[in-house]
Amino acid sequence: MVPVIALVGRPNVGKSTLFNRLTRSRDALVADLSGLTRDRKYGEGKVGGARFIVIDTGGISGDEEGIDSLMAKQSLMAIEEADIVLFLVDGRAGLNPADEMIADHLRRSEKSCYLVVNKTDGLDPDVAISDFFGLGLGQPLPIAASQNRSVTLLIEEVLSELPEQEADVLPEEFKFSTRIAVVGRPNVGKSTLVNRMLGEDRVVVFDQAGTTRDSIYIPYERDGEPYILIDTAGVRRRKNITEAVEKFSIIKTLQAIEDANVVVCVIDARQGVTDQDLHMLGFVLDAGRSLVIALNKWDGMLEEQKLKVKEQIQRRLEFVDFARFHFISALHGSGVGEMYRSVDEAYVSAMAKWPTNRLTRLLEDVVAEHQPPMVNGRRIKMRYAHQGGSNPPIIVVHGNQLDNLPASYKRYLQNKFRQVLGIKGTPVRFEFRVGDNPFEGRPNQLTPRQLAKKQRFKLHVQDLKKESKRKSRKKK
Ligand SMILES: Nc1nc2c(ncn2[C@@H]2O[C@H](COP(=O)(O)OP(=O)(O)OP(=O)(O)O)[C@@H](O)[C@H]2O)c(=O)[nH]1
Ligand SMILES: Nc1nc2c(ncn2[C@@H]2O[C@H](COP(=O)(O)OP(=O)(O)OP(=O)(O)O)[C@@H](O)[C@H]2O)c(=O)[nH]1
Repeated sequence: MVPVIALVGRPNVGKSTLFNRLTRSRDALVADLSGLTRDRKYGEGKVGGARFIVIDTGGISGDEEGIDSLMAKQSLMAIEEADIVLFLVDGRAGLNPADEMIADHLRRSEKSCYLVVNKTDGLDPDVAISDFFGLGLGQPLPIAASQNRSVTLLIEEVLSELPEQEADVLPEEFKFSTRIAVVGRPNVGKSTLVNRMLGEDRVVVFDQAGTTRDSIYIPYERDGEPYILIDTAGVRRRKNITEAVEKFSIIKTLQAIEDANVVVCVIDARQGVTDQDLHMLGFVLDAGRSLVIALNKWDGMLEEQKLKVKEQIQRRLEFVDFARFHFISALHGSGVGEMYRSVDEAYVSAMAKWPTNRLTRLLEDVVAEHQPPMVNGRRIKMRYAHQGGSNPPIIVVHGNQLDNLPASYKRYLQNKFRQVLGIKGTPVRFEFRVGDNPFEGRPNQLTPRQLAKKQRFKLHVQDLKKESKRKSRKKK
């Protein structure tokens, strides 16, 4: 599962600034799923090649007294669910009594927690952090979120200390399975659907495939094809369907989406499409996952109700019109077999590989059919296209003046590529790069200067850690 990083700290220390630095999407998913407070934000983070989920916990006000009221319940829950907690303090304001209360709580929790001193720009980092050793949370790490200073290094450092992921220890034959996440609001019928998907005649579930019964990964075969169901609902751990194991967890849902190839988003047709459904779909789209939408509980609905839902889909779900919609009854099993066909189709599209010459030829054809506009008397030129990734497919286009390419032309490109390459059920991303060399500007390639800087920071952190270990030994 992708790791979850929670940002905690009192107001104004720079949590939102750091959050915005770390998340790709400018509009964070503001969680009002399952009635959580609106001020807690979730986002998909990406630094270098690593992906993670960031939560800006908000909710901690320094004005209240006592740790219970100080840390709103939501923040505590976020800390519980996170793999890593970044506790932010303000290097300019210095130590504050509220910091001590938060630190006190974090010290008692078992979480892997890092003390991050923000706003150290223009300060001597060693002086800025000196105030905070007393919090007893180990080595304070200096950053300046608004300047983007040491932010990447910080994240790389904390992620590198996480233990191995469960997915990495799955047996070899399941490494290339279609990974399916079934997500949706509480009570829409996820568990019923998961049981139905696993309980089909043609399905063989492997209990002995190297995963424990507690594993959230359920490997199985259907018609000889390997699949893995990501079981966030704890279906397998329940003795029967009605026994709820865990309450709805938005973090688990987001992790499952990140972890999947294909997301089956379950919507309760009887309730219609709700705002919460839209939020969840928005996250699937941001994550670039392929998508199948299941309108569940279609059994026993009146004709006029059905019409109303279909009309609502057209109106509210246009932004995910690349996905296939299925009207199903998880309870009776109707429509589930066809849904598998869409899952397979979406997987194939999400993982497809196209050679550079095919994409470049297609680009030439598309441009010949409809030229991009002139800008400042010069025509926008597109020269090469190559594939920059899969799940979601990324098409990288190289040319001149691409910054000026109008949105309508981008849509045209996108539609044409979808149509000709037969891409179904997955979002497609286009990246535009100026310059002729198709291999220029690849991600993950650090310049020598960046490499040196990274090395220096690592050494710095190592030194600081040694120092704090030495100090704590001395204390004992
Ligand atoms: N000098 C400096 N200012 C910063 C830095 N990071 C954030 N700030 C400023 O600190 C102020 C508060 O930042 P926010 O990101 O809103 O803080 P927050 O912790 O999210 O605050 P709440 O939303 O109230 O919880 C803003 O004016 C930021 O511009 C930094 O690295 N250096
Ligand atoms: N009529 C009808 N009821 C259904 C269908 N699918 C599920 N239900 C019922 O809806 C209720 C909720 O189903 P669950 O499968 O527990 O829903 P869930 O999404 O897993 O719920 P949480 O575990 O709370 O997130 C149960 O009473 C199911 O019997 C369906 O296709 N038709």
